[in-house]
Amino acid sequence: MNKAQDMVLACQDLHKVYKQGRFEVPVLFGINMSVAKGETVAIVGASGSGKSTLLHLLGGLDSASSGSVEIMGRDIQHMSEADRGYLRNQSLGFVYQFHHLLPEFSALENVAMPLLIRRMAKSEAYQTAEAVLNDVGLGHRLSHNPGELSGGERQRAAIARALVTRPACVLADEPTGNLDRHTAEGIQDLMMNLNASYKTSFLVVTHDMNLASRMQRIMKLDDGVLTNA
Ligand SMILES: Nc1ncnc2c1ncn2[C@@H]1O[C@H](COP(=O)(O)OP(=O)(O)OP(=O)(O)O)[C@@H](O)[C@H]1O
Repeated sequence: MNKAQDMVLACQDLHKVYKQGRFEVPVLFGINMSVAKGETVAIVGASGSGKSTLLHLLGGLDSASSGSVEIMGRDIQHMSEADRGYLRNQSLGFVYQFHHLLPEFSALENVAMPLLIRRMAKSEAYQTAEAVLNDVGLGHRLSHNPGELSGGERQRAAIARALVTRPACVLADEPTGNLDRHTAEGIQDLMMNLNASYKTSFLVVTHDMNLASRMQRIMKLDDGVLTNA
């Protein structure tokens, strides 16, 4: 059994109820789970079962209705928004189905951005970004804007941007959802290699069973209830 301090993410008895006017939409019903340092975990489940909601709560992007979330062993429920944002920026990286790269900036500038926002010196930020872009196989596309990259290359750049701050855990929502099978397999290989070399944990929400099966552990959400798959 892993100790609490070995966990990058954990939640206890997590509930989420969305409010829609006079109506309540209950989505998560008492979720307990954790992700250990260096671990890779997939969450699968039918559309609408609450996967993205759970990922947002675990990433501190939204608040639970009840229950607790810990990022790097720290309970985020009672933190100020600023402290929560700081902890999130220090510890987590995010990858989405659509890359969300800024179209008017090059791959290098997009990947350096999180470091520049942290006030790293420009030359160091660009050097670090270039090294990570090399690691994801995009060393030859540094000056290309997102519109000048292929779908798979854009997703590689998005992964590089998530990893450039060396987060303990990357939370990925359908990272291969928008890619053909061959390109998706390249992204799967990349995530596995980065997990091995950076020791980054990955928590991946996906419908892609090929991707899920590459993770060390698969959990299934069924109408807001999580079980081991
Ligand atoms: N802001 C919101 N207000 C009200 N209901 C919401 C809101 N966001 C999500 N929901 C509802 O919560 C449920 C779970 O949504 P969620 O996006 O977490 O599912 P999902 O498993 O990620 O689905 P998919 O695989 O289709 O992306 C859905 O029924 C959705 O309609």
